[in-house]
This record gives sequence, structure tokens and C-alpha cells, in this order.
Amino acid sequence: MIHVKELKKTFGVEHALKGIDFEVDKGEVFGLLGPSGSGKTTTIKLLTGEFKSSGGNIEVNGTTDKHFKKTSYVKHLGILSDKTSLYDRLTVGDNLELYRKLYNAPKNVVDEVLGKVGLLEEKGKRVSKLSKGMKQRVMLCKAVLHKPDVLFLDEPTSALDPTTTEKIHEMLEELKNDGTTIMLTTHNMDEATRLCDKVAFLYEGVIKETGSPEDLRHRYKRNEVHLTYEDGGIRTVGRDVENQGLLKEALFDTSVIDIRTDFPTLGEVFKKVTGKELV
Ligand SMILES: Nc1ncnc2c1ncn2[C@@H]1O[C@H](COP(=O)(O)OP(=O)(O)OP(=O)(O)O)[C@@H](O)[C@H]1O
Repeated sequence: MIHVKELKKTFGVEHALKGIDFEVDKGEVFGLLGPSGSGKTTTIKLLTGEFKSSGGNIEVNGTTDKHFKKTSYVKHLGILSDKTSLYDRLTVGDNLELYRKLYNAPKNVVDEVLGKVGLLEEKGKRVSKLSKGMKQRVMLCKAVLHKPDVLFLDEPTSALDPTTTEKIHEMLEELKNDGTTIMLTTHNMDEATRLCDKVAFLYEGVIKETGSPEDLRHRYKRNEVHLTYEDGGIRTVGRDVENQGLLKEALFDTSVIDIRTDFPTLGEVFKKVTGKELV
């Protein structure tokens, strides 16, 4: 669904993207993870036609970037970014009704999406009276009400409270189950672990690593095994040839009540790969 090859973007002398490659399959949730300034928003803007690239190839949903301005491309996209806006003086319902008509979507869709994010009761409320978290949920409704083939979300939950974040995650999981291809950017490793089928670590305009969260956590696991004994003692040994005998013995040792390998969190893997925290 998304093919990106050797994608570059420069701003004057600054190389924001230095030639990145990635692929997103239909129905996949792909997360672009990186600290502030790594190039996440720039990538989304290139894929949605807001920026022109400085080199490389992009194809989304069968369209190459030369044709990203065409309505036929845009109408199959859903975008939630810092540019997404709502009319403050209109009600939630009227805002969404405007977009529903624009996209010629069925009438019931406004109530359907508002219900999914728990905002049906706020339909008659003016947007100016909503909290930040509520506005974000309405913006997500706006991005998805025409049932896009591809949904781009630039930091969909940053600076939101846990309840709003949970509601957004639930909606994204539903969209994923319905087969929507989703590309999101985030700083939040728990979000990425929960939602993404595949992630890419973007750092200083370069993709340093890609894989499923589980695959990465396995690939970068510590080479240690923890043996817990019935008296509460814990022994940590390296998983190497020297300890093979000891580990085999532990399997049959009745005083060993637990044998465990620690899997790093995705955040720890990011730090291992880039040497930096994901903040
Ligand atoms: N319109 C622009 N003009 C000039 N430089 C820009 C522009 N947009 C982004 N940049 C630069 O490109 C680099 C990548 O920025 P980008 O916004 O893509 O990072 P990001 O990973 O999305 O960061 P954040 O998490 O803070 O949103 C930064 O150094 C930024 O200053």
C-alpha cells in the first residue's frame, strides 16, 4: 500500500531525511518512531502531498507523488496532523456533517464515528466548548468518517490524558480490524507496541531499524537467563556455551522455581540501536 524508496528531504542546507526506505502492506499498522526533530512529520507531509521530496520515490495506494495533489488521491486518505482543524463556532455535529457531505459519505456515519470515540452526547456542543482531548477525538472522527484506505496520524495521542488516549487506541484498533492501513508517528513506545504490526526507528533522518515490536524485542534481548530458587535467591547467568551444562541442570533442579529471559521494552531497544532515549 505504501512504498518509499531512497526518500530525501532537504530544507536549505539541512538534510531532514537522508534517503529512507520502507514498505507498508495493506491493512498493516506502521509506526514511525523517533525523537523530536528526527523527521517523522516531514515524512508524513511528503506522503500526504504537503511537501515535495528532494529525491527518491513514493507510491501510496497506487499513486506516485507526482499525482498527490489530485482529488482522486486525497479523497482516499485520512489525515490527522497539527494542521487538522475544526470550526470553533460550529457544533461537533455540524463540523462533521460538513465533511460528510464533502465526501458524500452515508448520513449515519457521523453518529457512528462519534459513538466510537464516546462523544455522541457532545454532538450539539460548540467545538469552542470542548476540552483538548475531546477536540482531538472529533478530529480523528473527521479523519475517518469517509472510511479512507490509508490513514496518516501524526502523533495522535501526544499530550493527551490516559482516558482519551485509551479511547483513541480503541478506535484505531477497530479501524485496524476493519482493514484500514494506518501509518502513525509517535514518541510513545507503549502505543507502538500495542498498535503497530511494524515499526521503523527514525533517527536524524535515517531509518536505523525496522521490524515488528515483538521481533525487535526478541532480536535485542539480553543474552542472560535468570534462575529463581525456592529460597528466593536469583542467579543470573549468560546464555552461552560455558553455561550450557548449568542451564540444563537447572531444568531438572527442583529447587529452581523459575527460569526467565528478560525481553527489553521497545524503548530500551530504541536506546540500544540509536544510543538515545526516545524523547
Ligand atoms: N518547513 C520546514 N522548514 C525548515 N525546516 C524544517 C521544516 N519542517 C521541518 N524542518 C526541519 O526538519 C527536521 C525534522 O523535523 P520534523 O518536524 O520532521 O521532526 P519530527 O520527528 O516530526 O519532530 P517532532 O517529534 O518534534 O514533531 C527538523 O530539524 C526541523 O527543524
